Amino acid sequence: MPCECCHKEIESKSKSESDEDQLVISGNAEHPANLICELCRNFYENGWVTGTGGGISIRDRERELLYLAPSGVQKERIIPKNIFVMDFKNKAYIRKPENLKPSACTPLFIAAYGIRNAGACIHTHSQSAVLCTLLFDKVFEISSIEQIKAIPKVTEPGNLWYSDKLVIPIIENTEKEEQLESTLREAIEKYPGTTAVLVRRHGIYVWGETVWKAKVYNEAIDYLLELAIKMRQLGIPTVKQLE
Ligand SMILES: CSCCC(=O)C(=O)COP(=O)(O)O
Ligand SMILES: [Zn+2]
Repeated sequence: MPCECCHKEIESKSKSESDEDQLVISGNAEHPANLICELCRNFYENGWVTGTGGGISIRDRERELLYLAPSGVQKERIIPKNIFVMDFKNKAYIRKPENLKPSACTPLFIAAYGIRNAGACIHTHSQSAVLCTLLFDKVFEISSIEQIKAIPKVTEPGNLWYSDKLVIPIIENTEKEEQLESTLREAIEKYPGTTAVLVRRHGIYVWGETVWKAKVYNEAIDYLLELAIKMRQLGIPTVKQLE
């Protein structure tokens, strides 16, 4: 709409806005901005990102960009225009939607990208993840369950075998999400075979080489966390003794 007093100013603002919008507006369903919205709805339906908790970031390896969900908003209602975009090399924001803050998980996502060369990182407040951090001490462990075969070995190609033991480190929670960065980095370094880190009384971070791998790992791990709670309730050890 034309402005009577400052017509030019409004024209130039809307131009720069539309340039920035091009980074996140796409008809391609596989565009990271569209995927973040789709996956946040999926995670919400699973009860993993309710009440604004949790989030996701996706890396565009070709364009060397990071896409990040905004902070403190209902994650299932995010639209592409709400997505932040960061230059992967210098970590400067090249798209900052007005009136929104980037996810407080950003330094943790960056740790997974930097240390593990991840292509996407997911953070959920899954109740199974939280409960497992109350049932296990330093690490979550489970073995001899078929679903373990969906989890990568990480230190070598291929996935774990049915009878392999899945080990996920547990770090202590902090008052602010971003304060988790140093202990998350330590856990990733200490457990080179892990593709996830649990946060006590808080949730879980899961990453993968691509967004789809991260999604599958997150689903498989959540299945195993939920199963482990039920096994404990029934008095069944989560790690099977080898015969
Ligand atoms: C009730 S959410 C508290 C903050 C949190 O743990 C979280 O995962 C949300 O982070 P974001 O900044 O991405 O909204
Ligand atoms: Zn959180």
